[in-house]
Amino acid sequence: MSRPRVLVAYASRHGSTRELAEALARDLAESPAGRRSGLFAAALATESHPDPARWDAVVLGSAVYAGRWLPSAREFAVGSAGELRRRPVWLFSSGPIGDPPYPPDEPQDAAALTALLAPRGHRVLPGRLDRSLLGFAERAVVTAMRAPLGDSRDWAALREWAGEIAAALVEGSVAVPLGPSSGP
Ligand SMILES: Cc1cc2nc3c(=O)[nH]c(=O)nc-3n(C[C@H](O)[C@H](O)[C@H](O)COP(=O)(O)O)c2cc1C
Repeated sequence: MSRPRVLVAYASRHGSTRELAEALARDLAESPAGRRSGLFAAALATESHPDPARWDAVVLGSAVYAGRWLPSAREFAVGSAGELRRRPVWLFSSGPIGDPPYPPDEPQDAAALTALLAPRGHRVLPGRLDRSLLGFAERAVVTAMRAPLGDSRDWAALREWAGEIAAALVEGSVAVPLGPSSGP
């Protein structure tokens, strides 16, 4: 795929997943395959209802709260499933903190979203839990669960993943599904 246009669609409550999505968009364009091909990527909030039909590939991710993706990301996935299934899609869930990562479980939505969108991959990316950004109820939950605090985001691993996605798109190692009107 030459000059691929990649949408990084994200849902974030306290900004950490937005920063991951913005870094991913930059890393996609600046990766070796991205530079070679003139890849263009942009990070847009799912709340702004981006149109996947305008993009060659989509990376879709959400912060995870109480085991679930945020509603706007789930609504985007379901509402745009038809368009998303016609192009290469990768998913990420951002949440766990610390080493070993807490919580260790896959988000509840991962299996259903994988079945719905047939993504090329799903990554669980470490997140950030900053007490000063949380509301009263969130603080109570975090305290009750004795959740670890801090910024566990792994920017080097993110860059590496971006390189893999860009290479897969540019070098065609990803099989792009054919639409109903394609074919001989
Ligand atoms: C009340 C609350 C519940 C959370 N539940 C989960 C969870 O079930 N699984 C998880 O991986 N992370 C959980 N987290 C951690 C967040 O997903 C993490 O802080 C994430 O980086 C926040 O992203 P955001 O800043 O984009 O909203 C929870 C955080 C809070 C405050």
